[in-house]
Amino acid sequence: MIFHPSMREDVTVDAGDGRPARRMLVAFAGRPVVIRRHGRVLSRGGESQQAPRLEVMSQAAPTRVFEPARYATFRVTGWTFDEPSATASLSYALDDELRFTERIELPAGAPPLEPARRAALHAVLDLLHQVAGVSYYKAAAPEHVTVETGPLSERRARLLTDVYVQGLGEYAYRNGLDLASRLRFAAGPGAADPSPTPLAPTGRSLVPIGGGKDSVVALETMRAAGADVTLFSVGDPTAIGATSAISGLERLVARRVIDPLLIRLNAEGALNGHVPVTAVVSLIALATAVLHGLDEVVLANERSASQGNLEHAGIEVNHQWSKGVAFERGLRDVLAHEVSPDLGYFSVLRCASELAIARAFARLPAYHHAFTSCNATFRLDERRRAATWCRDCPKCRFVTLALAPFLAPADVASIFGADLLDDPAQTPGFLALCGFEDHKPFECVGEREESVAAFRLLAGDPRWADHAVVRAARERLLPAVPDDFGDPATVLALSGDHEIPGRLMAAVHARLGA
Ligand SMILES: CC(=O)N[C@H]1[C@@H](OP(=O)(O)OP(=O)(O)OC[C@H]2O[C@@H](n3ccc(=O)[nH]c3=O)[C@H](O)[C@@H]2O)O[C@H](CO)[C@@H](O)[C@@H]1O[C@H](C)C(=O)N[C@@H](C)C(=O)N[C@@H](CCC(=O)O)C(=O)O
Ligand SMILES: Nc1ncnc2c1ncn2[C@@H]1O[C@H](COP(=O)(O)OP(=O)(O)OP(=O)(O)O)[C@@H](O)[C@H]1O
Repeated sequence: MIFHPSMREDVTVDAGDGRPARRMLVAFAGRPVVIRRHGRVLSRGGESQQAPRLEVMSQAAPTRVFEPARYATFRVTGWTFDEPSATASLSYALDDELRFTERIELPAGAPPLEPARRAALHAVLDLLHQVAGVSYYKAAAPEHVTVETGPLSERRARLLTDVYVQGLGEYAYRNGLDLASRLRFAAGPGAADPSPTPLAPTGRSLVPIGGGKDSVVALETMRAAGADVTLFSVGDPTAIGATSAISGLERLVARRVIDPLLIRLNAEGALNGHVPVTAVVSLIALATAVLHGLDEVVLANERSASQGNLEHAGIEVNHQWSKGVAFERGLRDVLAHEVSPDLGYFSVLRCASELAIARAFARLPAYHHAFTSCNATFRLDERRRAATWCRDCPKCRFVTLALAPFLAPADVASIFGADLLDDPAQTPGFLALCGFEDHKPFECVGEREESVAAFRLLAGDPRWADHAVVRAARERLLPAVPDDFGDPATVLALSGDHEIPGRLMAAVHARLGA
């Protein structure tokens, strides 16, 4: 049987004792099948590894096949907001044929909306509607895009074109598409900038929490600066709940329900791939801030997020594009001119490398056994969600590498449940983070310079120097790297290229400096 890339199907597997095990959703991504059971890889490439008798016993053929090329236009059709339930419905269509609705449930318990906040909220929801369309556009990537809710300003059209072209850069690369030369949101005709709404300040900051180390450092930086902080999350994965609980701060929780039709189309062969999810999360956070009366949304996006992975079809492909400074500035521009001059949006960690953030996180031991940065723990479908670090992905390796210079080996092993830096089988994966064999992995990992800097620190640290991966880096990697590449002092220094308000800079330097 030939599987279309991205196809997903139900399969039944033999658990190894002769009885069919529970049915599982398995991805056939043009690669060998990977079957996971209880978070452990049991079989690769159809050949069992850790469980010799595991085999695929039956496969349900898809009943329909989705043909992306059939669709000419992606339509951004309309949105509604139900105030009593604080629920937004965002609607889209592919031609006249397929209709999607995504539901966003904003946190309950907001005070009654007065007219200025209602106007600003509607302006944010309008932008959220346009941005969140990327998930549905990507199913077919048609030639044309139309926004049916009103003409776009030049500024807005530019931001949306960037969100779809740059934000879908990795998706385009993986699917062999050239979006840059054909996908463009058109401005006007006759569009004037919508007038921004002044909002009375409340002195409150909303800090989104992703469950990883960065948002913990962001919230503690804001707290140290004396800010009145409320936390925020989309969904409630375990690590988000656990890190928030340790902070002792109140958290507002929004829910996002992707149209199930999209998930079904994925199984039938729709185009699929990474989306600029931080852009969507940011706009849900901004809508929450306006609804609940907060002044600003404070992200935890690092300097390294602006570095791309590779070049493709004339653009730099960056897995983390919507965490980068270009998106931050584009969104700030639209907010200031079209939503409200009083609604703040910035990353309080923008001046820092991942290595500097890891050093700051190492000094916050209360959170060490609550956070998780491994993406496998954040899947929407709880049945496919890993319980904790998978210990075998670029993100698990990068976070290990970034924390290790600032912690003892036993402390690192107790966080991850294993000493990955002493496992020779992990050596290629760790060296790949330095980017000398291939491009930087498509994950939220730091700059190549940061990984080299971490290896330089570990190679000179007697606690770590003889660990298998560090030894390999000392013998094979570091001699081949120019002396001035990955200098730890340079990598750890804070940069001036950021949008952090001056009132926070003393706290930023205190937490992220040496
Ligand atoms: C958790 C994760 O890493 N998911 C990526 C994975 O998706 P997967 O199919 O394994 O699971 P789900 O996330 O549950 O998604 C199911 C399907 O739903 C569609 N979908 C999901 C979210 C969305 O916003 N739009 C959607 O259309 C999609 O069709 C899914 O198949 O692989 C996907 C393909 O590469 C990735 O796109 C999934 O990434 C999520 C959107 C996600 O939330 N990822 C963050 C953990 C993440 O990668 N954050 C970045 C920030 C990058 C940025 O620019 O914002 C980072 O940490 O680097
Ligand atoms: N589900 C979510 N709800 C709210 N904010 C989120 C969510 N997921 C990510 N974010 C926010 O998006 C930004 C980028 O997420 P990212 O995953 O890099 O951060 P993190 O989880 O704190 O750190 P790490 O890089 O260690 O995983 C951060 O500001 C984070 O707080």
